[in-house]
Amino acid sequence: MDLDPKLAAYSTGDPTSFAFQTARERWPIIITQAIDDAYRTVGDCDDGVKCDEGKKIVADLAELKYEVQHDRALKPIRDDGFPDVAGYNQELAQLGPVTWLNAPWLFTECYLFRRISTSFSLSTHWKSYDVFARQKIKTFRSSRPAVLELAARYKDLVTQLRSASPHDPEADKLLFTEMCEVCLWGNATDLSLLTSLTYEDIQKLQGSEARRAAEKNILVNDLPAVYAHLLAAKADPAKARAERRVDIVLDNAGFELYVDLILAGYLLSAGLATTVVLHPKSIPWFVSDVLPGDFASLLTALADPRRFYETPTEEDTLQGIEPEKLTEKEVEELAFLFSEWSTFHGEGQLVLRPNRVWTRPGSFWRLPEEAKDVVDDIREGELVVFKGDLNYRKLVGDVAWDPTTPFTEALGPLGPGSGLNVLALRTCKADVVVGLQPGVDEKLKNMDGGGGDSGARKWGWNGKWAVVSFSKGT
Ligand SMILES: O=P(O)(O)OC[C@@]1(O)O[C@H](CO)[C@@H](O)[C@@H]1O
Ligand SMILES: [Mg+2]
Ligand SMILES: [Mn+2]
Repeated sequence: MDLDPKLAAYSTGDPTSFAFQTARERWPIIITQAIDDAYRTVGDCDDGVKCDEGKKIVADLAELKYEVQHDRALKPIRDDGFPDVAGYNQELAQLGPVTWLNAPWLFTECYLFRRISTSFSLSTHWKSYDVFARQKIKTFRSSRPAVLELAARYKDLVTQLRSASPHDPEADKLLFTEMCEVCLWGNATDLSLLTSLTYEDIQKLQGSEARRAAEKNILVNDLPAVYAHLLAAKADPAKARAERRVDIVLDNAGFELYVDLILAGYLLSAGLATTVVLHPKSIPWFVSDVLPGDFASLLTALADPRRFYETPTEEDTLQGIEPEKLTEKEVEELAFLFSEWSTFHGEGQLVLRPNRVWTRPGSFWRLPEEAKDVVDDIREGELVVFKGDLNYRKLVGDVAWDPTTPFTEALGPLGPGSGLNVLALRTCKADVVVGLQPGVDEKLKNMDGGGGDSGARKWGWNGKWAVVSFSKGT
């Protein structure tokens, strides 16, 4: 099996690809935000050595930004002692001389974040510093209305699931669909894209009425097959006393991690899984992706919601905003979540399993050859859920497939026969898409701003449309 699909990879040099404006507009903004964050921390620090290191990091990031904006050649990544650098530098050597604004999108975007991480990993006092942490917490705080709405919903449904009242199979199926859609649309709140959205814009993306309206925006919806698959595993006598595991390869922190935990907690409470394994990243990644520390921060916020939501932030103080108080009911519902999730975690039913394989540059077609241990591990489960756009791009190889290509085909070695039951929950934020019915791509391109006959699949760039694609491994 080819290590990657042999089709044209999307390139930052292609004006019809989202890569083109991503490299020219969004990467410089992302690096500038990182510079601002590091500079602010330098300003606050009182340890001379740490300050000096911070100034060097700011200089590193400024040099990186200059390289990107002036289309310089990609340089080998400095060896920071982690084995994945060799892979990055081998692939860079194979690409030959390549510059930022004319390079394969998937490789170069991963290279960007892996390169940023060496400025910190090669330091003494900034090794575990997450330059995107401030933004993650800020977005989670801005998601307060949807966080509270979902906390109330979650407490009700778990209480109902636990009550002895007879279950209506249709209602159970609807609940599964609702929980998966909550988890899917949490991906729309994507920091790395939200370089310009306001607090109100973020909230509009997240409420339950937004989700109902978005139902028609799910272009592929394999949830019925996924539910049947999990229900069959639950009913299988051979699995009655065995572990039934669901893995979630995570995407973004903050609100998206919150909805991932809502899904995980629901699966465990409904008996559709006995264990949920979460796969976070090991380095700050694509601005908003989950690090193990983000899981701890989220639980800490839920453990003391009044402190998290009622303490004015620096911005609040500057604007003279006094955060609204939480009601007793809201505090109680958040406390319920905290108790549920920390108990699941404490009892080993909710497991965090970071691995550097998730921050490598290539498509997941490479996993069976390059990370057999990881594939063998996730094959243990009944289902492996891949969240978000970048994971989808890696699953199908970030290449210019015909959009009607079956998802099972685009998965290559992770498709049927791999033993992996793969579910992609993805809001579209890039060019690549597969599994569409004939005519859908053309219809969406012809909508206002859809890209028309320019060759650019613009409708796929803003997180408004989604695919929920399933492939059975057996
Ligand atoms: O994986 P996520 O968080 O849903 O999205 C990642 C992303 O923001 O980064 C890339 C463009 O910079 C695209 O894959 C996508 O827009
Ligand atoms: Mg995302
Ligand atoms: Mn992400």
